[in-house]
Amino acid sequence: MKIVVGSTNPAKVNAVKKHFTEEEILGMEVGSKVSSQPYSDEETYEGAINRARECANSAKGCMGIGLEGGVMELENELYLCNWGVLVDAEENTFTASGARIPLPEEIAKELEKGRELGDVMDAFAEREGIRLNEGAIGIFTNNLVSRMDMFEHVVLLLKGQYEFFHQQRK
Ligand SMILES: O=P(O)(O)OP(=O)(O)OP(=O)(O)OC[C@H]1O[C@@H](n2cnc3c(O)ncnc32)[C@H](O)[C@@H]1O
Ligand SMILES: [Mg+2]
Repeated sequence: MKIVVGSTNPAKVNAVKKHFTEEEILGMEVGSKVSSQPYSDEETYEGAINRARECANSAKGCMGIGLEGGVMELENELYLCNWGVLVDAEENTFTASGARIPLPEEIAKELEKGRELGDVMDAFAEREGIRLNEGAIGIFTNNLVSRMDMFEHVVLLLKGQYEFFHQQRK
């Protein structure tokens, strides 16, 4: 089966490739149809579902996976939040969220001004492409958990639910 992932970001595409080794994986740029910096669980979830649906509809018989990163407010702190959605060839939909950690106040302040986390992180680390590599989660966990590790866990949660659902129907 072919799996279309709604992104070309290697932190996302490689997380899918690692856990769907039998399938053909294609990364494709699709619109999330939400803001480029989602600011709540709802908006981040919405972005993931929009990406997954568009991917699932892009070719006959394929499966779509949407992975979306964002932030959400809780108790006066801004947390990283991530959502994943898998839409299979029959349009069954599976959802999962990723691990979350609070962002340091100096980062949160920049986001409140309307900047995107990817850009803020590059400025903070004085390096380009943090979002394509270890991500904010990698930097703020001292590289113990990378952005790909986090998305891998989301992909496993999606894959496991998909397998359970299809096994139950046999
Ligand atoms: O190409 P796409 O798939 O859009 O990948 P992206 O890196 O832009 O990722 P998202 O759109 O899912 O994330 C929304 C925004 O949050 C940023 N972001 C989310 N998580 C991040 C992380 O761990 N490290 C750095 N930036 C992150 C990201 O760069 C965007 O500005
Ligand atoms: Mg993006």
